[in-house]
Amino acid sequence: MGEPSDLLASVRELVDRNLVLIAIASVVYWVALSYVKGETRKFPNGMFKVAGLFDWLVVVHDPKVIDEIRMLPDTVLSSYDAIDEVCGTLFPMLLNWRPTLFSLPEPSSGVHPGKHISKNPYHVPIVRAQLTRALPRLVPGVYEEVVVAFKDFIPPTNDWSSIKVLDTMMKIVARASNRIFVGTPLCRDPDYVNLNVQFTVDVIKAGSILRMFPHTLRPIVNKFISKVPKRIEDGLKHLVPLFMERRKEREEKGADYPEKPLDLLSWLMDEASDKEATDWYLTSRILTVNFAAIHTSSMTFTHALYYLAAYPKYMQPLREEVEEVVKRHGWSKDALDEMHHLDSFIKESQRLCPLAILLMSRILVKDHVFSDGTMVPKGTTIAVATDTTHLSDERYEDPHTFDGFRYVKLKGCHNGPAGTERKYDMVSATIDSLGFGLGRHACPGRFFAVSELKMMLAHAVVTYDMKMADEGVRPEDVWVSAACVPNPTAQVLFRKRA
Ligand code: HEM
Repeated sequence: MGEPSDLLASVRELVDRNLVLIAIASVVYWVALSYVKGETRKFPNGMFKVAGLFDWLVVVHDPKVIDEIRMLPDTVLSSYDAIDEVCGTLFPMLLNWRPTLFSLPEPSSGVHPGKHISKNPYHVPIVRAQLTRALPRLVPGVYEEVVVAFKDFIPPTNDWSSIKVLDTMMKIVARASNRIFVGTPLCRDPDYVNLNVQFTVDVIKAGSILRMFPHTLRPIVNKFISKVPKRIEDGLKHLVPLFMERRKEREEKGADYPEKPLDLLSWLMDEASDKEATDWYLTSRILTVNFAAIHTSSMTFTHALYYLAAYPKYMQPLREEVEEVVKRHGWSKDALDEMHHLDSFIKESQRLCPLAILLMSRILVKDHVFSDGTMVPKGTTIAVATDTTHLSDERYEDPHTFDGFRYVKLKGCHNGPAGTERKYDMVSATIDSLGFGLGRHACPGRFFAVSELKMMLAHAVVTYDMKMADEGVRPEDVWVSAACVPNPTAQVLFRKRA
């Protein structure tokens, strides 16, 4: 018999290579998904439940009930319990951690490492308030990063080159986002970029497999499958030198020293106390914000780019808008705010291709009777089906057709009080646009995300000619469980703008 570590390594490899379990799960979810799509039509206003492997999911799609979810407090509907369950974060991050060379997590504060994110989500107000407020000052740096990253990954050449967009956009988004999370030079380190892209994949992979097992077996299964603790160790190697540098500056010059970097790490260090200020906790927090930011933004961007490369008629008006606005404002937040056609184009793509057909997962903390009379018991997971409002012909004319400038037209026809037309902006989370969720847990990073995506698309349209390798055909989306993934193998052709 081989060493236990050999056994562990071969089980990991088996799981990694492929994934009989994930295949089974995908089939089950695919069936469930088709069912969800069918049921939303069959029960236009009611809730219904679909079966997973080990639990049931209650799907909500009545706009009145969705609005109720928006308003219900966390004492009735828990978003964090749902995240813990869906991603299995508790188990991948907690139960398989090994001592590292760096600071060790100790569960003595009453909150286990792994649960510290959901029990103390102090990064959420930082992202929502500090990051959003700082955007006008952050945009020039992010723009610089976007330009350099595009040049590195898609060099503008005279001949057409074929690019696998989703993979490439993950790296560009990781660099642009980490420019304001941890700054240069770390945001450009290929190993750090790769780590952040992979961290999300590993959490989701481990979480998907764990969900197929009863709670009691999950810690054991997790020992064999999770790569998350290793990723956190890799994160520590990259981030600890930066933490030490920043701590030294703070000690020598005070917490608000004049040249203190304007980035997420500074804000986290300002707010974190006790254990949260130690290496392991800060590292897991930065990886968690990357988890929330990178795949979401790169999937959203790739969906939009596929529409643009397949429907070239949009290219010229977008170029004209970008060039006219940048001439007046430079590459600034003001300029991005005035790119209405670009905003509409990405929002329309998100309407048809949101991250998932089911968003806003919540677990009921207590029994609750919704306004439609349905009693949903404590412990049930509920989620909102986006397609009922996104594809409603009462809300949108010709809802199944991509109309890149739909929201510009809607703004033009709007005759409500001044300012209310802003509901058609991409950052607005409304019942008609659920892509960022709704209410108290609506994505706090959406203000940054929209600026980043607009910057990327604006830069792409003025720098490159683009077309689908298969001209005029938008590649089919791939459904993984409820997620709407832009085709991961499709190639877009790029060349320097003629
Ligand atoms: C286009 C890109 C993005 C999309 C489509 C997106 C979408 C979402 C959605 C659907 C939710 C859940 C909302 C709910 O349950 O009601 C969410 C939550 C969240 N997002 Fe985003 N997101 C994006 C980018 C970002 C970025 C760039 C950041 C960070 C800078 C971020 C940080 C977060 C955080 C921290 C949460 C949890 C909020 C909470 O628990 O209250 N997201 N996002």
